[in-house]
Amino acid sequence: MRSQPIIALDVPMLADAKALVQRLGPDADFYKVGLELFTAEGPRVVEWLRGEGKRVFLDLKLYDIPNTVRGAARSAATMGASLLTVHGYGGAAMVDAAVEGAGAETGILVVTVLTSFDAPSLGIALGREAPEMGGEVLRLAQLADRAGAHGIVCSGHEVRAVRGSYPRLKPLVPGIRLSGGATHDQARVATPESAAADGAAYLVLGRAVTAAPSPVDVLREIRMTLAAG
Ligand SMILES: O=C(O)c1cc(=O)[nH]c(=O)n1[C@@H]1O[C@H](COP(=O)(O)O)[C@@H](O)[C@H]1O
Repeated sequence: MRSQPIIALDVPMLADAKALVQRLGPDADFYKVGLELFTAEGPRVVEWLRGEGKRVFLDLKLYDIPNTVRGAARSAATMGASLLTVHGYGGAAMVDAAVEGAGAETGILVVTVLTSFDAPSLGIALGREAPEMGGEVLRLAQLADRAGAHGIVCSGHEVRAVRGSYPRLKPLVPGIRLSGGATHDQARVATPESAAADGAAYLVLGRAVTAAPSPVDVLREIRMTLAAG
């Protein structure tokens, strides 16, 4: 199965998002709206993208009591988001509520371990010995599978194992970097080719594309490699 690229609109304002979307034109049809842009502009960003015929991944990484998350997932579905993230660390009842609230048209993606963590920093955040990263991601993937979620978010390092153990789940892989590219604040990165070969259903393309001198050229190059793979 081919990986679908999703462009991360990590920009402050709707005007910046519009400029990037217009720059990429028909080469990009799936966009991620995350915390920065959604906090500034709210649902009108999603409405504008939908009006342009684009699909929207609403990356809000929800983490709250089940009733609140159920309601937020319902709101995301009403807005027309195709995908919505919730944290696996919110637990089974919260993920179940998200899936229920999202309904049939909006896929819930369960965030396992953020790609900015390596094992030691995750151990410190959890207040216990550094967990084995692969095992921790699989534990959260199992929770996603049991809840009937659409997929999970993990790094390119774990995607093959997730595909092997939970073939129904669609993995979304952020932390995508071209070989030799700057990693910024990401600890677990992968190239588009390797993440796709290991079974990513979706690739989040952030700074590797959006901070390039010509985003459209980089995106076309990535699309070509994915099509050849
Ligand atoms: O859910 C996400 O999309 C996500 C999960 C994760 O574990 N790590 C991660 O980087 N992301 C998002 O993916 C994008 C990565 O951006 P770059 O680091 O610029 O490629 C950002 O918008 C993050 O919010």
